[in-house]
Amino acid sequence: MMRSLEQVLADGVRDIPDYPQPGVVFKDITPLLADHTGFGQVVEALAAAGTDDDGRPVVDKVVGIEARGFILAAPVALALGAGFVPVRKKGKLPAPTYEESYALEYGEATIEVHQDAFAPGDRVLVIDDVLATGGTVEACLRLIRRCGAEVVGTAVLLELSFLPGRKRLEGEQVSALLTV
Ligand SMILES: O=P(O)(O)OC[C@H]1O[C@H](OP(=O)(O)OP(=O)(O)O)[C@H](O)[C@@H]1O
Ligand SMILES: Nc1ncnc2[nH]cnc12
Repeated sequence: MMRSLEQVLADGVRDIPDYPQPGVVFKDITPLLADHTGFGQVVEALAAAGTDDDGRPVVDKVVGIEARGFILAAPVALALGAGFVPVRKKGKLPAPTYEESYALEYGEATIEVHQDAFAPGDRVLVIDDVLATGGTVEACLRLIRRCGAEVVGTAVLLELSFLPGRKRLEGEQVSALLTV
């Protein structure tokens, strides 16, 4: 029998205390990724953020944020019949890029996108695994807009509600499959 999405997420996301540093509870999605029916259900649920009320795809590109975002965003792009665009950590993309820096729950980072990753006016769905402080998604939205593309929304597997991600992204369309 098919499990509910809620059950799939409960089965597949585990807490790793004090990783990568003391005081952080790391949400590990690797059990979910190893569960092929569950992974499929999650991809389908994330892809729904890129469709209209009749279930028709409304996006041209799906952005995945390195590294865990890639794993989810690539199958979502295929499910929506959209292109995939990688947003990568600084220094990994070969052609001219735009870059944005931001603070993380456990550090600091700079992300980049190719300047020619989007056609003008492309409609874009952003996918990531976890929304924590919101710094990563916020920087990613800035990158997409600098390229002249339109953000349709952001979908994440998991939102950490004890961190200010949603507040930081006020005014943006953000959906989460699970909020803890
Ligand atoms: O909402 P925020 O506070 O910005 O945090 C969320 C981000 O943090 C994690 O990425 P991380 O940089 O640890 O990289 P990884 O995917 O390469 O493991 C996670 O995958 C999100 O992208
Ligand atoms: N607590 C956490 N678990 C997994 N990924 C994260 N990204 C930022 N905070 C995280």
